[in-house]
Amino acid sequence: MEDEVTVGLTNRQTMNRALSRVDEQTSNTGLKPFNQPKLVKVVNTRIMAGTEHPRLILHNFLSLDQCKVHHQLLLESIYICVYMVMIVLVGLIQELEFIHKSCSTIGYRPNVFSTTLSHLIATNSAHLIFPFVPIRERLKEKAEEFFGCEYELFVEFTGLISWSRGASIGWHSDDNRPYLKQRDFAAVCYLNNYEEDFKGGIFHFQDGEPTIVVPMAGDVVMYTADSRNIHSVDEIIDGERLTLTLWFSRDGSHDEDAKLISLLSQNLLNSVGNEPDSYLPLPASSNMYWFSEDQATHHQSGFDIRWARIHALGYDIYSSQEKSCFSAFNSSDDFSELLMEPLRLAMGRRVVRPGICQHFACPSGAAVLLLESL
Ligand SMILES: O=C(O)CCC(=O)C(=O)O
Ligand SMILES: [Fe+2]
Repeated sequence: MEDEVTVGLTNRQTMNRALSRVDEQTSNTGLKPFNQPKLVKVVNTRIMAGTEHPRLILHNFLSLDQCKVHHQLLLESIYICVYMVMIVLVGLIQELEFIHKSCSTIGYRPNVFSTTLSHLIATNSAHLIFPFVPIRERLKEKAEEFFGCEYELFVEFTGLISWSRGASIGWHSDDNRPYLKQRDFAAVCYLNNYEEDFKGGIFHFQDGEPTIVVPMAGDVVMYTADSRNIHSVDEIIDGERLTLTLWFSRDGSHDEDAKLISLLSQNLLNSVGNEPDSYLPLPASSNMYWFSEDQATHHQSGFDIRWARIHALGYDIYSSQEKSCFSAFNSSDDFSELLMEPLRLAMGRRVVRPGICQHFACPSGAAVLLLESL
């Protein structure tokens, strides 16, 4: 069993090996992973790398229609099974949309929902990572080329993010939290269309050209995550705005692949013997955050998605001074200081047993704790 998935290794071959193990496993259960779609040639590239505001807009980077590729597949294939016919009819963007609709969870801001790759693994849907693999690679290569990186970049985070009515984000840079400093570059791929699928949601750069990006399916905006590219997103007035968002880092210790491989191996090890535990969700990615409007504008401390889940499930967290973390979050109290104290978990007036609360003080234990206490 040991050589099948190597825990903690960071290279891409290991990732591919781990994914093929998952592929084999899912085939054994009769489930098939999605195919790996190809990406179309990039047209209309507007390059601004040498400017004060290094950013790049790519039109039609993601193909809306994968039919040509799959049509060829179909002709070459002896077996024309229902599965293949389905692939012919479904493009990459629809696949991603489908995955998000089936798997998304609470996101890093109010009215925002996300599907992270670690969440897919944690919820026993690792096979759904396949469609992301070639897109991540292409985007990473594009970022390395455009930003003139001498060394390979690492994908730090990949997520499908949907913005529903009321969601917005004020002026910010993407590295504006101490725990986000590893983010060097961002790529936002739009998966649906302004006006047609949602109203509002226009992306703005504070300075430099272009000043706005109108989200259209297949287009990508790339920019440095630092203060040279302060940006915002207008409130969504109607509908749902869907993006595939990636951040890249120069720092290999923030390689998302390594984290995913480790999660995949934990999952495979857990699934041996089929203990009931193997279906427990694992904690979500540690670099998610959620914060209120006011805090967003004042660039104050972030809010971990795992705490947001607890809040959404109707729990509250109290510090030793009987202060509720969630109300501190919305008031002028310093939320991050409260998180340094021993914490207690409550549902209404009922405090959850102290033994469990000690687990809870460690955010990475949060998801497990919830399951224990329910
Ligand atoms: O979705 C977008 O257009 C940008 C989102 C953004 O700025 C962010 O998530 O930090
Ligand atoms: Fe941003």
